Amino acid sequence: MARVAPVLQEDRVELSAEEQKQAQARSLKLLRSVLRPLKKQLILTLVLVVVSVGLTTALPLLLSYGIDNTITPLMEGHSGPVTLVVALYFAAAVLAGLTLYANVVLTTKVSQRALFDLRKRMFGHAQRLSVQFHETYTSGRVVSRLTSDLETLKSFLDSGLSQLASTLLSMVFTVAALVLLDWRAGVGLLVAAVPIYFLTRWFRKHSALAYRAQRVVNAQLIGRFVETFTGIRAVKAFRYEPQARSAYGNIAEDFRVKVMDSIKVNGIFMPSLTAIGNVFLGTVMIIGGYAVLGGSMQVGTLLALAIYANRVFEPVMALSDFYNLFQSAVSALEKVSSFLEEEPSVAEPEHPVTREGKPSGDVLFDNVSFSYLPGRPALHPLDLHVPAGQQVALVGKTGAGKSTVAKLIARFYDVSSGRLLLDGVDIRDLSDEQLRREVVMITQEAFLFSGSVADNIRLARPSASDEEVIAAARSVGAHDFIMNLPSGYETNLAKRGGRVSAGQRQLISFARAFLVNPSVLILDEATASLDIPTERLVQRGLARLLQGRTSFVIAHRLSTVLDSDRVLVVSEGRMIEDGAPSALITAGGVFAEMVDSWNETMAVEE
Ligand SMILES: Nc1ncnc2c1ncn2[C@@H]1O[C@H](COP(=O)(O)OP(=O)(O)OP(=O)(O)O)[C@@H](O)[C@H]1O
Repeated sequence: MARVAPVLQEDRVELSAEEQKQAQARSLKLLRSVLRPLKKQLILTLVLVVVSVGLTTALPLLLSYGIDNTITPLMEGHSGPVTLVVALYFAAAVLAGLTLYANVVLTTKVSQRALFDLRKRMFGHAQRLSVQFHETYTSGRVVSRLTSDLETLKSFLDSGLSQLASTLLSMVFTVAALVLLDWRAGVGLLVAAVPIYFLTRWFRKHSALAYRAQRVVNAQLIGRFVETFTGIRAVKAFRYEPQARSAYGNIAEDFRVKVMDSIKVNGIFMPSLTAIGNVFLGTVMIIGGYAVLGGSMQVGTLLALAIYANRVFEPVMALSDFYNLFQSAVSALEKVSSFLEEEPSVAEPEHPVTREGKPSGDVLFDNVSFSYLPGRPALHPLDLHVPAGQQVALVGKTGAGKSTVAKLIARFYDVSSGRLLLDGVDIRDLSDEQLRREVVMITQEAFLFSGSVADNIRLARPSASDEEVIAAARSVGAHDFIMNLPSGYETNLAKRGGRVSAGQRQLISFARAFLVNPSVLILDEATASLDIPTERLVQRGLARLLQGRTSFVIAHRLSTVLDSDRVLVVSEGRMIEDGAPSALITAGGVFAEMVDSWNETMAVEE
């Protein structure tokens, strides 16, 4: 069977046997890789578990021995045996406590180390994945992977692993002690094991399904939450609150039902197990009581039997509890591992071409075509040569393919066929570092990160000096407004007073690009209209930024288009017109019509 793309499995509750196998193998591989460096500590925790459980199990035996064998000598005036047993009892109890403590501390250390590693790996990986991945995998799901799934793994690693070991061991030790004390208890256990076996099987099946369903809905819940609040402006602007609330409410209700389902499964399982345990304990007490009366068993032995009989089913309960945790951890691990296995669709070359000298910015589309989805071309075979330093305006209706051209040059996506050359080198052969130095894309949103204005300008060149940052800001005309901010370049953009306007954001992002000094610049011109002075400032900043570089501007303003050296009109994934703006206007084609309607709109606005 074909390998299922890992993250595509996420939303499904039931997987085929083959898919389950793949998911398990992936999860185990990840777990092993995370725990391998911690092998020594893990072995030590196991040793501690064995000691602590062994001692805890030995306590009732000591008690029974003390009652049956030291009271008579004590009545005869020999206090030695009883003192020895009591001393041993306390020593064992204290040691059991100490080893348990050491175990908890060590396990927590191990789990925190493992999570630290995993957290870093996931963040790094999320960044390594291509734009394509992030365009389809919502940010809410990434958040869910990095938060709730890791949290589940934390609980599992913190308590689950050593709990599993100690529970299993305590079961084995307790059963052994019971059988050792009285073989009939062993027979009773065998009888009780039959209903417990069926009950546990039933529980495992239903609880696994319920937990998987719960986690799927949980991810949807987080996803919806993040989506709503990432788009809070649109939500408010379009009074989408009621629908958003009801959509969130529906998922929350679904989540409640799924949680109830798993609680119901627990609700049947736990009491049934307790009932079986109580029947077993009662039987042991009746048979043991008669044996004591008949003189074939001593009181101390009966006491120890009762303690063990009371304890013997505890591990089954703990294991089932653990099973729930285990289930969540397994499904979290499946998701995390599938996320980590996702390969970037745009991969860095293994042997990047290194180029000497300053790149000039010559761009060549050599029979390039591209589709986002198979069979639905977004760009038909295109041959296009843009010589170094040329300023190109991309125009066309919405959905025509302008951004697609831009994203290909920035290598957010790889071409489906053909080649895209930058100064004669296929951009797939350039290292990411080199490509990002040579080609910069500025998007409409002009995203600013929390931190100071200077940090934001320095983003792509952290080593840039203050002078260089200021020079870049001056070049694009951002210096004056930055100096007017409360703390100038050190103003924190995440704090009050650090709020900047849309035009100012753009100027900061221009300065950021200026500092990188790329040979090719791609710009999705912002559509938001600014007030006239800011608009002029932005236009001037843009002109200075574009000077001497090859540029592709997805132009929304007529002035930008008319200032360009060349206009490319895109329509349904094809270049239908190509030429200097004046030539295209004279030729009277699609572009000429666009300019007419642009002029008309402006006339209306005026
Ligand atoms: N991530 C994607 N997955 C699938 N199809 C896509 C994706 N991005 C864009 N498309 C499709 O590719 C075609 C070209 O889109 P593109 O974004 O390049 O248009 P555009 O000319 O930039 O439009 P606009 O001016 O509205 O931004 C459209 O039909 C669009 O639906």
